[in-house]
Amino acid sequence: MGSSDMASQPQSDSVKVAVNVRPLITPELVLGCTDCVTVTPGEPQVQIGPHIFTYDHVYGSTGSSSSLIFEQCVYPLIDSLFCGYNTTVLAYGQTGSGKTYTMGTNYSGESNCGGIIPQVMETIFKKADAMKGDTEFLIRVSFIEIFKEEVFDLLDDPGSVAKAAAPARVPIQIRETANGSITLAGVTEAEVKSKEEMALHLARGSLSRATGSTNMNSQSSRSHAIFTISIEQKRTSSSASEKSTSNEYDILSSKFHLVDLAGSERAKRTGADGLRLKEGIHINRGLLALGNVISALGDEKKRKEGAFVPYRDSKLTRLLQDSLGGNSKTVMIACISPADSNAEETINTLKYANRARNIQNKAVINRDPVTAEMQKLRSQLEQLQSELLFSRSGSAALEELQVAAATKSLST
Ligand SMILES: Nc1ncnc2c1ncn2[C@@H]1O[C@H](COP(=O)(O)OP(=O)(O)OP(=O)(O)O)[C@@H](O)[C@H]1O
Repeated sequence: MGSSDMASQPQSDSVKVAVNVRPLITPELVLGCTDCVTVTPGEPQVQIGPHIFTYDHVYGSTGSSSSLIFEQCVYPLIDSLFCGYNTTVLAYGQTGSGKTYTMGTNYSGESNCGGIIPQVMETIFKKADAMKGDTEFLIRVSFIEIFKEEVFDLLDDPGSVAKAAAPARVPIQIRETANGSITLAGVTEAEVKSKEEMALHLARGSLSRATGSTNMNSQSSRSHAIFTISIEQKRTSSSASEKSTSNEYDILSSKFHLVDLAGSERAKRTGADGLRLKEGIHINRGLLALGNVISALGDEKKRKEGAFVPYRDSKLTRLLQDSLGGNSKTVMIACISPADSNAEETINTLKYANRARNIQNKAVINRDPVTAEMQKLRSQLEQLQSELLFSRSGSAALEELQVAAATKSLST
């Protein structure tokens, strides 16, 4: 999505991929499913049948505890966010594999469910508080869903009108700016001053998100959801030592996209018909487009040949253009079920996740274009001043030498 003018050199960074294996859940146990996924002890490696895959991290089962996902995968992204980089966490996997659970998208604010989003919110406000002595912050959130190939604003509240009586929602248009960044026309960007306020927007948006019951998940997300936290930071310190640093007028604008995708599904297994079936077709179409983008970006041969990346094939891939192969530091969390009945889908998820590790992003610090220009002019001015000083001291030294030589010749 949108990025400001870029003043610094891009950092080439591969997409980090973690796998989260959830435990067998009651419906699977009732059906007598067995665990078919093995995690190699002490290694970020997953084995399923004859297939072995290696990732940056593996959580759950006999891998690291899932409670470490935040600390190891997400906390470093928050550090980058405060340095001015765009960041993304993307949860991917088949329906019922634990994406919403892992992301904490359904966090209601009552208790900390340990999901990623609640911890991100808490950490951002802790960090901003610690820096408020010399930095001003403007923090905003937006929350959108892609439902049946249309983008909807989940924070565009129709008021107290009951859902059934509410007017039909109007989709948001995707726009591309002159520098190629993607924006959403008229999306609500709510300013928030506390973690609680932010959590309220998340809870309100989650309630509006399209969910439905299928045979595979009683609370299945029927849309792709993107919760975005935007941070604008401006240094306010006026102490003499700070004044001399070149960053004193910096305004950094960075975005954290937290993406909870709808899961891939098979109509036969979800038992979907009618509306649910149509939703499932749209979900799978968006995920297929995402798979093609990952494939084009993650296949080294295709990348070297400069293969076309089909971002425009779906709204999902257009909105994730920066997160995959663009201006963002990105972590993908592939969620899998260990049940033998899901083995085929699990192998598919693991294959995609493995390919995503080869994606190279180009993250840059996002500076406000005016301040970035000002900073460039200031450093040019400083360079010219030092050149001028140097040439002055050079001619003064020459004069001194001439005087010294003249004095010497006079004295001999
Ligand atoms: N790590 C976990 N520990 C215990 N239960 C879990 C875990 N992860 C997921 N679950 C349970 O599994 C079920 C499905 O999880 P969830 O709704 O997060 O899946 P999903 O991938 O978001 O599915 P969909 O794509 O259909 O929305 C839920 O009942 C959830 O509570």
